[in-house]
Amino acid sequence: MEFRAGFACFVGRPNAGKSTLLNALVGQKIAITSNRPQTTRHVIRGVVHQPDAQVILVDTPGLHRPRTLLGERLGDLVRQTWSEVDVIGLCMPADEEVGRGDRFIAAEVAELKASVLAVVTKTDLVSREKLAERLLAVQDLHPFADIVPVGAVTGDNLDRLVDVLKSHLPASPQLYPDGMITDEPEQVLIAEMVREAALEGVRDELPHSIAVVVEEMLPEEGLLRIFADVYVERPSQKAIVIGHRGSRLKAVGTQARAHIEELLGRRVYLDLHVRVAKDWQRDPRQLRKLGF
Ligand SMILES: Nc1nc2c(ncn2[C@@H]2O[C@H](COP(=O)(O)OP(=O)(O)OP(=O)(O)O)[C@@H](O)[C@H]2O)c(=O)[nH]1
Repeated sequence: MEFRAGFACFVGRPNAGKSTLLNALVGQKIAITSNRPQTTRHVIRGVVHQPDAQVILVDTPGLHRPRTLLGERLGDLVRQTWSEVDVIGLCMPADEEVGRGDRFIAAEVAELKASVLAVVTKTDLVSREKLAERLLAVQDLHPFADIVPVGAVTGDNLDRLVDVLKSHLPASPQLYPDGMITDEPEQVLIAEMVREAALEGVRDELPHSIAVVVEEMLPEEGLLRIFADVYVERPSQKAIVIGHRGSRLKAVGTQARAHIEELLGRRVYLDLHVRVAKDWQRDPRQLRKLGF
């Protein structure tokens, strides 16, 4: 059988379930998820290895109308990613009406060279009847190359999705070594895990104000010492992140450390500092420093 390999990405409105799906397909926690829209900021690749194919998955931030410089940069990043992949899965949650946002994205991706599939996500949240209804609505939205319903949390139909993605990839030799699941630098993954922990339980606009940079990683006897800075935009936000007598920050550190230890397979000491970078989302110099 001819080996196939190539790039695939999932697009869709914020909260459509793209990161959860990517994690489920790759089988390891590499992209962070949260129940807040616009959590994803970095393009993260995961590789699905199969005997006859390699599907390289690229994660993109949710597309939305830019209100800040950060929003604009994210939009550019998404469009650049779209132009480089072989197949695009437009994710639409089964528990939400197909809407204008989906139509807008479908029209944009239709212009590209990639095959475009519809992926109806979160099937576990709806009845069979509702799902059938949604699939019909999706069919009317756009002439998709395929329509695949999946439940990333339950693992429902993921095999079928991989098969369909594979069928749209070009014949190609293996692009990544066996067993390698991501080429994202460790530092970025670690920063994302800290950010994920810091996002838990915060409200309103604060999620968008948090950025994390890993400043240093020092291997010591039996453990890895990691220094990371958590950036917020205002002193009031700093107080929220730190919590009463440091209680929130401590919980953030504990949760992040557990995930990082799982990722790296070694003991970790995590040193977190909260810093204020005034209005960093609107400041080009700060954005560059924070990796955008
Ligand atoms: N029940 C259920 N919930 C899901 C499923 N997939 C995702 N979710 C939930 O939906 C929410 C959004 O999922 P994400 O994977 O972060 O969505 P996203 O599209 O990557 O979001 P952005 O990063 O904002 O673009 C989270 O609370 C997930 O737990 C699913 O298959 N079933």
